[in-house]
Amino acid sequence: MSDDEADPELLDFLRQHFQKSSLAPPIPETHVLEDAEYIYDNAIDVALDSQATSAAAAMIYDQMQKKGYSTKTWASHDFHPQAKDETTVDFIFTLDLLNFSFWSEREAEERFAIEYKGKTWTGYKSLVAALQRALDEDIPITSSDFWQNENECTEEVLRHVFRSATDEEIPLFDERVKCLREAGQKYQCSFTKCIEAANRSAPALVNLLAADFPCFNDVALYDNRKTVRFLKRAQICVADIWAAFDGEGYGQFDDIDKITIFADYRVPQILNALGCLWYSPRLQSTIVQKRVIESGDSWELQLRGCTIWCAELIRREIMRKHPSAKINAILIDFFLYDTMKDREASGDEEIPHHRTRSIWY
Ligand SMILES: Nc1nc2c(c(CN[C@H]3C=C[C@H](O)[C@@H]3O)cn2[C@@H]2O[C@H](COP(=O)(O)O)[C@@H](O)[C@H]2O)c(=O)[nH]1
Repeated sequence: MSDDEADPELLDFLRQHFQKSSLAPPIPETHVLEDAEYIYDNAIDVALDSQATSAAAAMIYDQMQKKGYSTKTWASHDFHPQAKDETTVDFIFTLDLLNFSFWSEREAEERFAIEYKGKTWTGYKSLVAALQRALDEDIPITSSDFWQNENECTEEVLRHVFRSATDEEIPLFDERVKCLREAGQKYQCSFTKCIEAANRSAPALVNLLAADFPCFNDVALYDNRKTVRFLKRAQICVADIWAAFDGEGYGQFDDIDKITIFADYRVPQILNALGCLWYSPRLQSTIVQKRVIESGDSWELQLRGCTIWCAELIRREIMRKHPSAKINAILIDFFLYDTMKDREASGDEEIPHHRTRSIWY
C-alpha cells in the first residue's frame, strides 16, 4: 500500500512513535544478571537445588521481616558513617575502592587485624576500622586529593593507616595503593560529581564506575567465548550509597532494583551452607581443602555467576509469595552476608568458602 493510500493518522502516529523511540535515551543496564544466567545455563561444576532455594527464600523473607531488614540496617553496623552528607559519600567511595580480599591463610589469631576502639577487627570490618582510625588521627584518607599527593600520601603513611595488630599485613597492599592513586584523578576528585553524572540511575552509575575506574571493571572471559560482567565493587558501592542515605539525597535512584547481589566469597558460602548451591566433587574438595582457585578460572566464574542467579531465583520466589514486600537483591545480599558473619562468629567455622585472591571482591 503506498503512502498516499495509508491512513494519515496512523502514519502520523508511527512517525511520532519511531521518532521518539529513536531519540529516547537507552535504558541503562549493567547486563550482570543476563551474564549470570548465561553462566548458570552453561555451568557443569556448580548446580542449584530448587527445593533448597525455595526453602531459603521462605527463611530469608521470614528472618528479614523479624529483623526489620531495611536500608536503615546499614547505618547500624560498627563504624559505618552516619552523616547524610558528602563526607559519607567520600567514605563509601574509599571503602568500596578497597573492599576486597580479606581472607587469610593464617590461623584466626595471626591473620591481619586492625586495632581500634579497644578491639581488634578482621575482614571487611578491619577496613572500616582502619579508615575511621585514620580520620581520628587527622589523616584525610577519604580525600581523593590526598591520594594523588604523593608527597603527603606517601607509602609510609598508607602503611601506617593499614598497620596490623599482627605480623600479617593487609592482603594486596600494593594493589590497594594503586586503586587509590588511580581513582584520585577522575571526576574533579569528587565522587559526588560521578553520582550526579548518573542522573539517579543505579545501573548508569555502576557502568560509569566500570568505564572510568579500571579497578571497578570486574569482568571476565567465560570458557574463552563470552565476556561476563560481575561488577561486584561497583554495584556494592552504589548499594552502600543507596542504603547509607536511605534512598534519598545522594542515595536516590529511580532503578535501584536493577542492582544484583554482589558476587564475593561470602554469599556462595552461605548459599552452599543452605543447600542451594552444589559443587562437583573436584570443586567441592578444592574448596574444603582451602586450595586457591585462580582469578578468572572457570570454577571461579561458575561460582560467582551461579551465586548471582541463585539469589535472583530467591528474590523472585519471595516476590511471588509476597508481591508487596519491600525487598530487593541488595537487601537480600546484605542479609546473607550478615547471616554468614553471624554464623562464623557463633563458631560455624567449618563452612568453607572458595579462595581467590583478586582486587575484584
Ligand atoms: N556480598 C557482599 N559482600 C560483602 C559485603 C560486605 C560488608 N557490607 C556491609 C554493609 C551492609 C551489609 O549489611 C554489611 O554489613 C563485605 N563484603 C565482601 O565480603 C568479603 C569480606 O568478608 P569478611 O572477610 O568475612 O569480612 C569481601 O569480599 C568483601 O568485599 C556485603 O554486604 N555483601
